[in-house]
Amino acid sequence: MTQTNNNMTVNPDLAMERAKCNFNVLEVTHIFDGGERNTLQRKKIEDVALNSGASKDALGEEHMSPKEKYENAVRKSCIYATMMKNELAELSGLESFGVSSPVIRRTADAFFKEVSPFLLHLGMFVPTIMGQCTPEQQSYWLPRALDMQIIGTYAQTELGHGTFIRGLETTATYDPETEEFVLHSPTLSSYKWWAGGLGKTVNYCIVVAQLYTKGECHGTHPFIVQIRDEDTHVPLPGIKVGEIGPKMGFNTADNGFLGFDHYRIPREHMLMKNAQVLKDGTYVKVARHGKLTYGTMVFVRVVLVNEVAFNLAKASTIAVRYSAIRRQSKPKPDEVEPQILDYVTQQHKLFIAIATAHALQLCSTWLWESFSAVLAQMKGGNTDTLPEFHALSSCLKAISTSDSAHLIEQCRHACGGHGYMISSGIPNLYNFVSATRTYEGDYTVLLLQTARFLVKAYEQAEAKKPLTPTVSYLAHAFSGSRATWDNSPDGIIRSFQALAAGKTAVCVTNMRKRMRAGLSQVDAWEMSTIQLVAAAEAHCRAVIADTYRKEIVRLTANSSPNVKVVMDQLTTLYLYYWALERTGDLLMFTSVSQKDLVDLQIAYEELLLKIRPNAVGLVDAFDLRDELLHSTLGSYDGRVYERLMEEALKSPMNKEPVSDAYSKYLRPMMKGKL
Ligand SMILES: CCCCC/C=C\C/C=C\C/C=C\C/C=C\CCCC(=O)SCCNC(=O)CCNC(=O)[C@H](O)C(C)(C)COP(=O)(O)OP(=O)(O)OC[C@H]1O[C@@H](n2cnc3c(N)ncnc32)[C@H](O)[C@@H]1OP(=O)(O)O
Ligand SMILES: Cc1cc2nc3c(=O)[nH]c(=O)nc-3n(C[C@H](O)[C@H](O)[C@H](O)COP(=O)(O)OP(=O)(O)OC[C@H]3O[C@@H](n4cnc5c(N)ncnc54)[C@H](O)[C@@H]3O)c2cc1C
Repeated sequence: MTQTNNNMTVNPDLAMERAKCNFNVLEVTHIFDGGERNTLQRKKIEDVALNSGASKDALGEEHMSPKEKYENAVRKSCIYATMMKNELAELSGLESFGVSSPVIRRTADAFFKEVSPFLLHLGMFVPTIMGQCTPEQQSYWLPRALDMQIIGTYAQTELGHGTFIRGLETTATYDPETEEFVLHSPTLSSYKWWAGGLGKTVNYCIVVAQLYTKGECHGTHPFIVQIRDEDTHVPLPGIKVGEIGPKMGFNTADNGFLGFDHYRIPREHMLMKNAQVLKDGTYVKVARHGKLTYGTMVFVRVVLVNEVAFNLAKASTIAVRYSAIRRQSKPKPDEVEPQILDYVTQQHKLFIAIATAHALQLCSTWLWESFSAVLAQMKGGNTDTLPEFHALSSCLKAISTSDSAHLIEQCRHACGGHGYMISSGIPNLYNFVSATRTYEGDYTVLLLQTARFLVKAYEQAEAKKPLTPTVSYLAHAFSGSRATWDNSPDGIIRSFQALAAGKTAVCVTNMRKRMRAGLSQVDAWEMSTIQLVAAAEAHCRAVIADTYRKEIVRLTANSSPNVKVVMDQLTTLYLYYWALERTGDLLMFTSVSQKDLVDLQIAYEELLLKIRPNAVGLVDAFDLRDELLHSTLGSYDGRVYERLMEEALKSPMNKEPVSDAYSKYLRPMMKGKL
């Protein structure tokens, strides 16, 4: 057992599931934590952060007014930030987790059912100071920010533009007389919109604005801007700031708007690592790559892959545990109602969610390592690997967030009516993750960035030039014959690559045809974007499948036999699932036959049955404490009905036997006196 809840009464069905699990759950936990040492350290962090009970609310967050919710979230953010500075500081330096420390994020999720108003401070303000400041600027701002003496956010998006950064309208005009920048919002659409924490919480922010000096525009650049008094928190003169109102989720994040009326900041407040404005107004470009000012976004895209894998792990834990205790229908009249987990359709909904959480977790670690390598090269002035990394992080961000949101919703479907309750935990997970598909680069927009890279790589392959590693498979696109289908895991991965190569080839052919017919390059590209998005998606699926498989083989090399078997079953399930989702494409681009696909469907169904006895063990291996799940349906002990009733009784609606609405409206209406 991975949890320490020794004396609890566990639902007998869940207890039975745990007894029949045939692999060592802890061994799998270690694999996904990056080793036993990390698991032990993570547990220590969780004990320190969660055992005091500080994460709990007296009244459920869902019963609070928006203002109460926000204030409660600030209260807990302050407790959490103080803990981070003190108790958690030393413990958080885990080896394989990198600076974003998902372990810290993990414990933070126990404090917030939605999100902390400090999320952008830690997620983007601090990383921008680290990535975009000169060493001198960093030594001034970073200690203050890390110590939470100042709280900041990242204000880039405006009412009129989010995707198209070059179209932002806020201006920062340099005045050499006073050595200041004048920030201004010339139109309504230039108002900053969306930044988390901006509405009420922060006193500083990174503002991305069009830089003008000596009458010339040099494009968007980041500035650090004080917007509220450090003592009174009152907005400073020249600043118009507020909160943007209720949203589908993120309701404790006080996302805000911000406008400037010729607001002056010192010259030194331009973040000058990649470009500088000298005292006399001369513009000096420092960076060797024009897009380095987009660095914080790239960082967060990398972090998000891990973030959504974690949230999908939560949803699948809730839905699988619930499916083990829930019994429904009577297909065999003489037998008791089966656990809904026994229905093959239910397994089809859920096991892909577990496998995807594994696949994305491993891809996120791999992506993080690639990112660290790119950063190390850039430190030495080499930006050659940046285009490939941008293409990779863009598509992985797009597909991981989109797949996770879809699968979390599927987990909700798998929980029937009870999954619709806020207390199930799933609606909050969905609301959070569905936003990740949009922010930090919309799904379609990012896949089109990857498609640009794929088309260029395809042209290089055509010219027999060398290819970078993630697209090296494109070299086989010119063999003239369809890829040979083979249902081994490696064979399926090769087929996914053939599919990505085939789709890219179709795009290139169609664009060329359109250009020959007279369309401009831009219009030919535009007309092909549906297929370009599909090609980038196929490329990303090939990358995820390949990475997942290779990483599992590597990480289980010394595992016990049963762990090897169950991990192999899950990776195979992932490959079969996506092959069956893409039968049309496989028929177009590989030699697969109808019979091969019928056989694959049968093999998939048999695999579901093999995984079934280990399903609860697999989600237990995520080792998610009840405090993190916030779920009546997914708690470790499976006391689902008791918890649902306990939560219902907490509703403020149940405080009074008769609602005031009776005497005010119902009674007069029923007595005909309205
Ligand atoms: C407690 C402690 C824990 C710490 C907490 C840690 C984590 C917390 C967890 C969660 C994460 C944190 C916060 C999450 C919460 C909310 C955050 C939301 C914040 C935001 O939501 S914040 C706004 C983000 N907003 C966007 O995300 C806008 C998207 N829009 C763009 O990003 C661009 O606008 C684009 C790319 C569409 C077009 O840009 P463009 O018009 O300038 O460029 P163009 O298309 O013309 O391309 C010219 C050439 O540049 C190359 N290129 C482009 N980008 C590049 C890059 N980045 N690197 C390298 N190359 C790049 C191209 O590939 C091409 O290359 P080539 O020419 O060779 O083909
Ligand atoms: C919860 C949340 C938190 C956020 N937090 C922050 C924050 O802290 N700071 C910040 O600066 N921003 C933040 N944002 C803003 C976010 O980054 C943007 O909303 C996001 O980048 C999408 O941009 P957009 O809203 O302009 O969408 P649009 O670009 O207007 O997208 C609308 C539609 O147009 C399509 N589209 C747009 N351009 C193209 C194209 N070139 N080709 C094909 N289709 C296209 C898109 O695919 C989409 O379907 C947040 C957003 C949300 C939802």
